[in-house]
Parts: sequence; structure tokens; C-alpha cells
Amino acid sequence: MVPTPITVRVPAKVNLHLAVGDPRPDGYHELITVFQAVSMTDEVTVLVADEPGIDVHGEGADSVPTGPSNLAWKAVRLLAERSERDPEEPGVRLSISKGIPVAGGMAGGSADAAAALLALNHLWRLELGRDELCDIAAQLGSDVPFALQGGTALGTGRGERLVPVLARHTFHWVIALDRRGLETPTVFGELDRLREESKPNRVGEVEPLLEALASGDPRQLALLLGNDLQAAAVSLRPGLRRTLRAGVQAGALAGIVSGSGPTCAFLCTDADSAVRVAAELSGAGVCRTVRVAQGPVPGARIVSDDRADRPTPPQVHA
Ligand SMILES: C[C@@](CO)(OP(=O)(O)O)[C@H](O)COP(=O)(O)OP(=O)(O)OC[C@H]1O[C@@H](n2ccc(N)nc2=O)[C@H](O)[C@@H]1O
Ligand SMILES: Nc1ncnc2c1ncn2[C@@H]1O[C@H](COP(=O)(O)OP(=O)(O)O)[C@@H](O)[C@H]1O
Repeated sequence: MVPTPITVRVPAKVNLHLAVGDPRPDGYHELITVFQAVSMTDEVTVLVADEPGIDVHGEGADSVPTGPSNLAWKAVRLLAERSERDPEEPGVRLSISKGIPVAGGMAGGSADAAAALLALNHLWRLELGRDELCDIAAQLGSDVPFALQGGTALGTGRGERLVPVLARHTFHWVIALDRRGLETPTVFGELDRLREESKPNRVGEVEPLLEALASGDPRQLALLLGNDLQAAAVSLRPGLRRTLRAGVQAGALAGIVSGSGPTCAFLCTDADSAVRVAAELSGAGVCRTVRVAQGPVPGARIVSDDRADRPTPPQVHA
């Protein structure tokens, strides 16, 4: 009997704190980061097929590769290799429905890779535990383990070593999507360049932010959001300064570039305030689209059986 297709829903992330160290000999930078999974999601379906391949739909689908460089396909091949299948002919098809902006600093490719790992673990009945899946995830990219785990987590190493963090209550975000993406290595490279040239401010210690998360007070958290990559993203995309200003003028408590950007995330006091900020920001003409999102949300999970319960995320279009 042909196995039933498996669909996994997987969230985007925002880095609430991103401290970037010096480049390591392997080209990566040592990080101390706090990830939060937010309610913008991709869905990845895997099914057994004679003709293997990928199709991609939705947000930014045109700029997602459908060949071997797709990160979710790399996950298929890596898991095929580990389970002694032919990685060239894994006998599966992937269908990716994008809700996470491409090259937006929200780890969309990593999310799809995490989703593919979880889905195939079920489709192929591999019975790998979370720890084994996380080890495989880390081989695919620094952000992939977090997409499996979700919630709020402290990441160290190159971002792949995770410890869950207590975050009381739900935080309300407005997410501003830019017209074009930024490539992660370019943004890290720009930060190295800026640091050779001058001494851009570095984010402080992470502990006060962890305390603010535990308190659940968005006003306290807003004062502590920080991202070392923000200066580099703004240097490459100066218009982001205007976006960040516009979000705060619209009533957000604080705004931050998400990871390597160019997406900006604005923390709001509550759900009503987030809707008001989103409406005003979308009228300001500083970005392509505005969404509201909440966090933390769970990591990658199978939803094949509960599609009917899927909530429709509120959206505001600029
Ligand atoms: C910056 C962050 C923050 O969470 O995410 P994005 O905002 O891009 O989503 C991550 O560190 C990105 O993680 P990810 O996108 O998985 O990166 P990887 O595939 O592992 O690495 C891509 C490239 O980014 C640079 N890189 C990545 C991670 C790291 N700790 N140091 C680095 O210098 C390297 O140039 C590396 O070759
Ligand atoms: N499944 C995928 N979804 C999105 N982008 C992908 C995927 N596979 C490979 N990519 C490529 O990875 C790059 C980074 O995309 P993404 O992970 O969305 O952004 P970021 O690293 O900023 O979080 C893009 O240039 C995109 O072409």
C-alpha cells in the first residue's frame, strides 16, 4: 500500500537577541542568540512518487530553487543516505507552501528543511528521536534545529546548540516584509567589514532579556531587544532605518531587524495594538507587506489530520 502523504507545518523565527562574535576559522561566527518561533508558517508535504522532485507555491515561491540547492531537498537526500536509500532517487516528492518570506531573515529555508526531516521520519518509519533529528538538522544549517524545536530558545555555537527558555504569556508582533531579500553570508560579511572600519555598538549581556521573557512584560522586553546584524543590514539596505522609525511612530514598543534581515519585527503591547500598528504601518509605504504574528508557537509538527482546524493568520497588505 502507498503510504499517505505527510504534511508538516513549521514556523518562522525572530531573533530577540543576536550577539555576533568574531569569525571562526570555519567561516562561521560564534553567536549568542534568543530565538522565538512566531505564527507565520510554511507547510511541507512529502509523498511517495515515481518522479521525485519539488514544487513550491505561495509567498516568494518564484525565488525558491526547485533543484538540488533547495534546503528541504538537501534534507531529503541526507536522510535517504542515513537510511540507506539512494539519495539520487529517494522516491519522494516535496510540495512546499510558503508563508515565510524568502531570504527575509526569518529562516524559511531552514524551516522547510526541518519540516522535511520530520515528515520523512514518519513516511519512512525511521523512528529517529528528537535528538537524532536535531543532529541531522544542524548538518543542514545553523537555524534548522530551532525550527524543529520552536518555542523560545537560547542558541549558542553557530546557533545550533539550543536550550529552551521560559517565556511567560504571548508576545504580539507586527512583521514588515521588504520588497527584496538579503543573503545571510553577505550580511555577516558586511558586519565584519563595519567592525574593521569602526566599532559599531554591540548588544549587551543576554540575561536581562531572559528575565524580561520570564516576566512576560512586553514593555520590559522591548527595552532589551538587540541585534548585532542590524547595523550591517541597515548599511546594505538604508531604507530599513525609515521602516524601523515608522513602526515605532505607529505605536510599537520597539522595532528590530529580524536576524540578517531585511524583515523588521515590531513588538506591541497586546493584540489590539498590533492590529492598529499593522494598519498604520501598511499605510506608510515603507515596506511591501505587513503581517501580525504571535510568539512563541510550537516548532515543526505533523498536521495531516487537523487541516480543518487551521487558523487563518490575520494579514494586512500594504
Ligand atoms: C543570521 C541567522 C540568525 O538566526 O539567521 P537568518 O536571519 O539568516 O535567517 C543565522 O545565524 C543564519 O543561519 P542559517 O541561515 O541556518 O545559516 P547557515 O546556512 O548555517 O550559514 C550560511 C552562512 O551564514 C554565515 N553564518 C551563519 C551562521 C553563523 N553562526 N555564522 C555565520 O557566519 C556563514 O557565512 C555561512 O556560510
Ligand atoms: N526551501 C527554501 N525556502 C526558501 N529559500 C530557500 C529554500 N531552499 C533554498 N533557499 C534559498 O536560501 C536562501 C535563504 O532563504 P531563507 O532561508 O528564506 O532566508 P534567511 O536565510 O534570510 O532566513 C534564499 O536565497 C533561497 O533562494
